[in-house]
Amino acid sequence: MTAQSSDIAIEVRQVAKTFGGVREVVALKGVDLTLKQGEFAAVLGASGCGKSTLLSMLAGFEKASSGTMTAFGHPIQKPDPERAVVFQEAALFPWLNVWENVVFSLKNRSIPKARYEAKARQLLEAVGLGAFHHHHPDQLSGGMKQRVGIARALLMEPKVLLMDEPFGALDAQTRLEMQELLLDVWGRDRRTVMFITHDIEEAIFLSDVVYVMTARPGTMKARIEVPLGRPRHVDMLTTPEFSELRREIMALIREEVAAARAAA
Ligand SMILES: Nc1ncnc2c1ncn2[C@@H]1O[C@H](COP(=O)(O)OP(=O)(O)OP(=O)(O)O)[C@@H](O)[C@H]1O
Repeated sequence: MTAQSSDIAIEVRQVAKTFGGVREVVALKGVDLTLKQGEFAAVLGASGCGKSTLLSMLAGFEKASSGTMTAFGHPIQKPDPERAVVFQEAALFPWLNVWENVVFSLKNRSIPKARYEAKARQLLEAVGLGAFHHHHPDQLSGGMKQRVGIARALLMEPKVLLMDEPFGALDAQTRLEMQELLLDVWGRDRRTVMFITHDIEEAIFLSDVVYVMTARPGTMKARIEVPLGRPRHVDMLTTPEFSELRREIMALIREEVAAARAAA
């Protein structure tokens, strides 16, 4: 089924990215990607295939060398609050407490407190940090810092959340908790999400659709719809359906890792 243009959040057409320098690097070539509004899409691919480069271009931090990228029908040319980014490290200000970190951007833009206070409280509650407003980052675990980062991004009410391996630095148990928390928070208003990860299970568990990239120069190798219902439960990780999908995606990625090794 093709999406109506009004349903489309992000559209990437034939995008290429070459980094100049002493040795030119063709990071991406002929990338096509469509994210429908409210869709949760994961992007998987071998290390160095250009996942972060793609996300960075969608955030407006980097320009494409060729091709087009649009968000809600308009060209992506620079960062915009409609597209929030969550990185592997939450990059919190160490001298500010949790509350101050979460509201920093809005306060900085002189937005009156009355406009965001209730929402900020609700988000901190939703990410399990209702009792930690006055804690400073050095008093928080890695998972708690990431929750602050997620609350901070969502407070901007972005239409699109761009997440670059947000749970990559967390231990397995915390990671699973964060995945469930993200699904819970996402399920409340279903913003469009692009989620980069190296973890096949994480990609399947969270997403409506999984994109698998080729080795560098990265392009889309496969688009796989995840046939699991929502809400998702950890029990789904052990179903035959889940295992079959994991096997299929693992085989696609292995081909690309082998191609990358051969090219090196
Ligand atoms: N600013 C830059 N200048 C030059 N080359 C770059 C730059 N940023 C990325 N690259 C190169 O582009 C390629 C893609 O990098 P990118 O970080 O997007 O890959 P990735 O798929 O996110 O990797 P990983 O999974 O290891 O994080 C790599 O070869 C990288 O070295």
